[in-house]
Amino acid sequence: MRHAWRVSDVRTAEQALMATVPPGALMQRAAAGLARRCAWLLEQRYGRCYGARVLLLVGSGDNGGDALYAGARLRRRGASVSALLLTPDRAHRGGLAALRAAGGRVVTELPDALELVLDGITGIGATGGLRPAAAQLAARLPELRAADGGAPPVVAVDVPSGVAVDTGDVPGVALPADLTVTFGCLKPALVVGPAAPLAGRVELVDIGLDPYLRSGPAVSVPELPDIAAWWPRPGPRASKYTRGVVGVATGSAGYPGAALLSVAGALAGPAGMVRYAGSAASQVVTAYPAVVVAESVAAAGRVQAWACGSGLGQGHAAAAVLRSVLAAPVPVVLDADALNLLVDGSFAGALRERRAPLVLTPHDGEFSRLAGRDPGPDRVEAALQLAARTNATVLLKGDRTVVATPAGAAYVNSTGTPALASAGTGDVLCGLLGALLAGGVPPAEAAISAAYLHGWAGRRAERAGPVTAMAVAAALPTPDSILQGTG
Ligand SMILES: NC(=O)C1=CN([C@@H]2O[C@H](COP(=O)(O)OP(=O)(O)OC[C@H]3O[C@@H](n4cnc5c(N)ncnc54)[C@H](O)[C@@H]3O)[C@@H](O)[C@H]2O)[C@@H](O)CC1
Repeated sequence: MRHAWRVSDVRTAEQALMATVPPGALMQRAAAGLARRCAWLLEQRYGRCYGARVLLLVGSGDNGGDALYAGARLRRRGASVSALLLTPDRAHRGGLAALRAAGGRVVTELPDALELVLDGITGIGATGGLRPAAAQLAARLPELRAADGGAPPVVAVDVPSGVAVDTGDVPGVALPADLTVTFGCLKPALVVGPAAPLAGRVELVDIGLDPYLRSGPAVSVPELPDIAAWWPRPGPRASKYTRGVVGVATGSAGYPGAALLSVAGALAGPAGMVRYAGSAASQVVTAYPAVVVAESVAAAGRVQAWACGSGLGQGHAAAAVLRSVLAAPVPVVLDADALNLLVDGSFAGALRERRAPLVLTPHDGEFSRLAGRDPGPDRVEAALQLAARTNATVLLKGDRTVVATPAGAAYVNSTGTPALASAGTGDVLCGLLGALLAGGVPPAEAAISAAYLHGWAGRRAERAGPVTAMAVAAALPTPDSILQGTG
């Protein structure tokens, strides 16, 4: 699991660490790691660092200082390094002196040809998007050509300039990077929100900060070994009942497809049995003979968790289904129409009386209706607030899906793809999540595991052509199969 910390926590930790090392040592650690990765990138792309033309974009803070010191190191490795200072009178003095001493130059114009750009305009001290001079430079970077005829890669120093570091919002113009070399720890903008894809590949340079990061992380990013560790594995005495039975209450006469999709998702999970309850029972059992079907939730028999909502409709019948599901003393995941049914408050009593875990899986529109406001620029905070208000685990869908718990923990999924923004994929997610809950996985772990595998399946389906929800369901792997390379 990787973790990201907010700026105030990073600064507190940096101050504590700085008190234990000689002045300037941290910046040298950062610059050394940055220069090493830039040299590696130049060697990978052009076969050599020697002679490569490197441009430093230098802002007024320590982020620019990192770029200048790294530039000095690259110059000593034989690169031709020039620095464009956005505010020349405020550029980092020590860094500038080091660059000049190593034989680097200051330029006032963007060169025509370059092999590498280092973005040291702003780091964690940024406020707002790029200011006009930097924004104009950023707009001209795609015109540049490297020796091999391609566009020179951009390496962001710590974070891409122009992003809101704590939230992952992009409030104005930002400079996209191919690689971000970040120092000490991840920051939220590298993993969540529209900023995350602008970071490109993210590499962490250890500057010794870990022991000083004493607060909890702003957001955690589970990785495949975490998902694998949470995935239930049947023991030798397992039966379909001990593995868990998931109930699926989705679909309606108008939307029988939603039932098929959520059942397909549930079948890909770790539960021992899938029961379907609803009006699409005959379609479901025809498509999936292993599913045990019933006409209603009451007639479905025992289940260990319910997945409810996709394609349910919003009339009286749908409300009755939701009421039965909420009355069951087992974990429940609610999606789509079930979320919309919650909006008018008529289920407030049923929700208050529940003791078993509840997971809500809204997209932005459903979130807005439930929370009474858009998720806004801070998606992690928005999800946490809704989780606290509803006492439910909230899975806020997006390119980087966020999972927030009522206890205040937040996770972000790293496998998502915009290709999953297609009809019916959420139904598949809901079924899979229900099966994980039925298998005994706690709500936050179940939600983030489902998001991870769903994102992974979306990417896999994408490689085969336009993404359909059924293709996503068919591509759902188990974590072990991904780890073994057979997923
Ligand atoms: N504090 C530490 O111990 C370390 C800090 N390091 C570096 O220091 C950086 C933080 O340095 P600073 O606190 O000086 O902050 P920044 O380097 O992010 O710069 C802040 C400056 O940029 C200007 N600025 C703010 N928003 C802007 C915008 N939108 N457009 C243009 N200019 C803008 C402000 O006038 C301010 O002077 C980190 O990101 C990292 O790169 C590293 O050297 C590692 C150690």
